Amino acid sequence: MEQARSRSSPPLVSRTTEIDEPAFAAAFDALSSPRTTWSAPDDALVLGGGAAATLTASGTDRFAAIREATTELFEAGDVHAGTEAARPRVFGGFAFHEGACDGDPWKPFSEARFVLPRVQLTVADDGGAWLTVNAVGDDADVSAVEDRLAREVDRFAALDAADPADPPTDRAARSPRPGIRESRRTTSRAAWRESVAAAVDRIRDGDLRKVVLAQALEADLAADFPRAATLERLAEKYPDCHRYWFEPAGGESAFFGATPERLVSLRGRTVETDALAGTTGRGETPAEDEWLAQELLDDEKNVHEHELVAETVRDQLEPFAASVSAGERRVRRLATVQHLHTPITAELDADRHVLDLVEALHPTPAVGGLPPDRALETIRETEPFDRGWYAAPVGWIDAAGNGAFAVAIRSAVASRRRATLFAGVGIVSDSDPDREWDEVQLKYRPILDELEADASDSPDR
Ligand SMILES: C=C(O[C@@H]1C=C(C(=O)O)C=C[C@H]1O)C(=O)O
Repeated sequence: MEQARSRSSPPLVSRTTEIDEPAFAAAFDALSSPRTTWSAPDDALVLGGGAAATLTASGTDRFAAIREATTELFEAGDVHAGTEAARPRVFGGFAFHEGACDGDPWKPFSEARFVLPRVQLTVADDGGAWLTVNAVGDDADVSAVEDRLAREVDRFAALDAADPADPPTDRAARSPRPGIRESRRTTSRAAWRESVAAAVDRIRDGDLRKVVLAQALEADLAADFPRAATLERLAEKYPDCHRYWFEPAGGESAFFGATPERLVSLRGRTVETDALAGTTGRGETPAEDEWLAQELLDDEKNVHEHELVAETVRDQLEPFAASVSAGERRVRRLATVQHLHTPITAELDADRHVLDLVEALHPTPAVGGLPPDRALETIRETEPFDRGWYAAPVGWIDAAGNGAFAVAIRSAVASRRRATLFAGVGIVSDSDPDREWDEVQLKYRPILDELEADASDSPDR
């Protein structure tokens, strides 16, 4: 019994060494499932393979359960990380709400699932690559971990090296997009008009202030989904976004995307977050882009929709904070859309775990609505599909309880020959169903562009 108890807080052994940077696709393919990739603007890229530890939870207390499990996991460690970015971190995410993973394609996903990679490649944003081997519990033997690291170093040395003369776009271009054989929408235009009209009625009746309604699009692919090439193309096209890839156990499918929306990052007592809501398209010319951006900044409906998010995020941080400050509202321009964006920072009044903030903030009215309970009820009643991890928090946690989480939008679940894409829009009192429909199609673009054989042929453009 004593032994069983000591095993429940197992030691963690982690060893890292610097290596020559391998090519992304070669490293991705060399790692075993479950694979994780995580990359944030101006931060290191992490590729994880296998699981030294897997933490899962479900239900409304899933945030608290993961917080406790990470605290226990990181309690005792023998860690030589070499570089801060290679320190042990668990990577994963949460379901949008409890029960959101009950249907397809979410069944292999858990309502909360975090992995400490068994093997991790860390590539610093200013160059330099590190290989890490982690072990927990019975495997956590220092000399066994060091031997394993030496073997992994040999294995990675044999991979194609990263080649700055062969940029990712050129490499990815040699792996064509799969093409879509057939696609199905969860929501017809008629059903959408009805749902938006019903939501607008509830808002005008004073029952709701805002609700974010989403759709899903299921696409049968004409060829195998090119996993690494897709991630490389997203990295090239969306360098300012958080890019992520999470495989559930089994590795037959993965949830991935490139999101412009940070939920929260915590380092020490410093919190950074974004209010991101209010959307317009991109222009054909720089002048048209500017015109659209200005129109967005001046548009009452979009500003109202945005301010509900910014105010709520500030209010939700208040109870934890010694100070909260919001930057100036501005336009965030992405490859496919433009958004209203307000950066928000806070200093906490006490030490906190990042999951305390994740739990307090999720779902923000950028992906849920206001009041939160009524919005959630409307979402559940209206949407004919499961959100799973779509629009939910994904990110990492370290031993100090620091972490960074993004809102998992501009995302899809992909298996070998199928992808399910998700996109939503904020509905307020003066929302027009057809304009909101068009906005949903725009928000599919980041992922759809990587699936269609020739993106310019798309009827939805
Ligand atoms: C819900 C999504 O996006 C969110 C909704 C936005 C809006 O309604 O303007 C803008 C950015 C995101 O906060 C999505 O992309 O699926």
